[in-house]
Amino acid sequence: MLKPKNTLKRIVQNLDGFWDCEIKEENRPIAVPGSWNEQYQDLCYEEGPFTYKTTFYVPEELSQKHIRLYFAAVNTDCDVFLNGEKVGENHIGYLPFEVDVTGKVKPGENEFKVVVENRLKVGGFPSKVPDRGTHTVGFFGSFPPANFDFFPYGGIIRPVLIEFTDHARILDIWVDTSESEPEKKLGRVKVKVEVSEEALGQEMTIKLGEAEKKIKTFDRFVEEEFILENARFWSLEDPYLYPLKVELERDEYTLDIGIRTISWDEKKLYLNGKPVFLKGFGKHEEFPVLGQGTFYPLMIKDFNLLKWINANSFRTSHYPYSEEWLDLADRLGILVIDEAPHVGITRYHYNPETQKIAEDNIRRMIDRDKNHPSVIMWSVANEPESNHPDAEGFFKALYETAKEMDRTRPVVMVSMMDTPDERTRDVALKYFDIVCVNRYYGWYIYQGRIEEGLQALEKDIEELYARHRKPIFVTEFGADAIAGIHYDPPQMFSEEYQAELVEKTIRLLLKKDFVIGTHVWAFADFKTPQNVRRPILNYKGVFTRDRQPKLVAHVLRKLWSEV
Ligand SMILES: O=C(O)[C@H]1O[C@@H](Oc2ccc([N+](=O)[O-])cc2)[C@H](O)[C@@H](O)[C@@H]1O
Repeated sequence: MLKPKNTLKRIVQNLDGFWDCEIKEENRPIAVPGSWNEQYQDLCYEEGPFTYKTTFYVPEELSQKHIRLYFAAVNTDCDVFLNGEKVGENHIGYLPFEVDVTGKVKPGENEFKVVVENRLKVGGFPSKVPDRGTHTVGFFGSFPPANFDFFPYGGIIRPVLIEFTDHARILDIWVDTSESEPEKKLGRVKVKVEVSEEALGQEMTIKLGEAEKKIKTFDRFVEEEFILENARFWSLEDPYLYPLKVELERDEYTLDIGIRTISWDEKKLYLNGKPVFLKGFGKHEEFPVLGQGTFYPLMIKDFNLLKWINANSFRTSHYPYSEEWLDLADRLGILVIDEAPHVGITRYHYNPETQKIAEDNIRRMIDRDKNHPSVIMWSVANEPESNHPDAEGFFKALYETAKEMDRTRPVVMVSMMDTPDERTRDVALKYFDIVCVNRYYGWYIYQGRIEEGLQALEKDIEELYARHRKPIFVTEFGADAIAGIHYDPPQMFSEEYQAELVEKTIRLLLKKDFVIGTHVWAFADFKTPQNVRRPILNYKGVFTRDRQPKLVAHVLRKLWSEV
């Protein structure tokens, strides 16, 4: 599925703005995109369902086109109605879905209604804390009872678009540059295009930079390869993008693509054949009042801070972010680990129905993000209960699903398990290409004892490598620090403690030639459910929630300028 896009031959309307919302028997204005939880104080903990309504207008000449409604993301369960008729539904947040409404749109005014509910469910998405213990300590008694450590915001969180195209149209585009040869500056760009039935027999033009190919569309799928000598590779230093344009007689789609290769062996990850060490963060797409609503200025701010601090990557913990994050990462040269909306997964998810849903989520994430050169890795989940015997088949299936969609990128699962404690033995980690682990030595364990924590971390990481013989990526570590709290000697929650723990952890891991990266948890402070560990926010941010640096930010900036 392609994101709606204005081109010479496509028209897109954006429905962002104030919609009417039926809330507690009242009609209130509500912002789209946005989360409802912080727009009205009395909705902070509401799960809905709420009925969102708006109208849109379609000129006569457009009403006969192929028309689709595109929701960039709705959290979480929703039913979509057009002029009183149910036209679609969706049951996962953070991923786009489309509703084909061709022939159902009237010239003139159309009534549009979306009923949205954001209910936490044990064994569902988003996941609720089970009544009985599983693996996530710390969340019991949390309110709302989310089985994860960020606020469960609800609503139409990303833009809603209507796209009008010709019936003879482009449905999807796949770009694969993995067989390029960077050392020879040889770019091999395979382009596959899917067109609608109505487009069969038409002439298609594919333009990549200066190169151009003309083909007759005898099949729904058209494949072409461009060979570029002296190609300009997409890299961190030079994130060069080539314009790709696909044209039919009455449709056109454009993409900016990057030529680059990703590979890995037992010890290293390579970008264009050269080892790359991942410096960066796990983060959240979250801000006061906006909740998880799309926020363009903050995206720019965060990328500017990533550059300022000399980071080269981030993980979209714990769900796919708005696609604009990836557009910016492509353009600015930041690497992205793209994570599925699978957080708080427990034994109650390990059944065939939920596995099907999870496989589908992975397909949908890869389908959306496959053409972004910045995306270098797929993560199928964060911190599942992966020491449970039933996790093995479940995650093996998710690994295979991702691989079926994309053989060119490593597929990972982020585990909190597989520590030296035998009870945490991970039954699924062995299937994945790179071993990703979250470790909180000096925080949740070895509290207040950084040096002893580091020794335990070293043992843990050595044993992990000995067991797996695969590159190790420490996807989370860190400490809470409340900006403005100082203490000497460093104490937990002081800026000094966070700075010392983060710096020493990175320095230790840099010495291990099988460690391919260290991501600090987290980029910025963020809101969580209420519980005794979280004074409103999780304070592990290197930046405050409003993006001001803590002491550790200056330390990282210097450290990362040297490695
Ligand atoms: O806790 C954190 O700050 C972060 O760590 C990870 O979750 C944990 C929660 C509890 C414990 N524990 O109690 O040991 C360990 C890890 C999550 O991936 C992340 O979403 C969260 O924000």
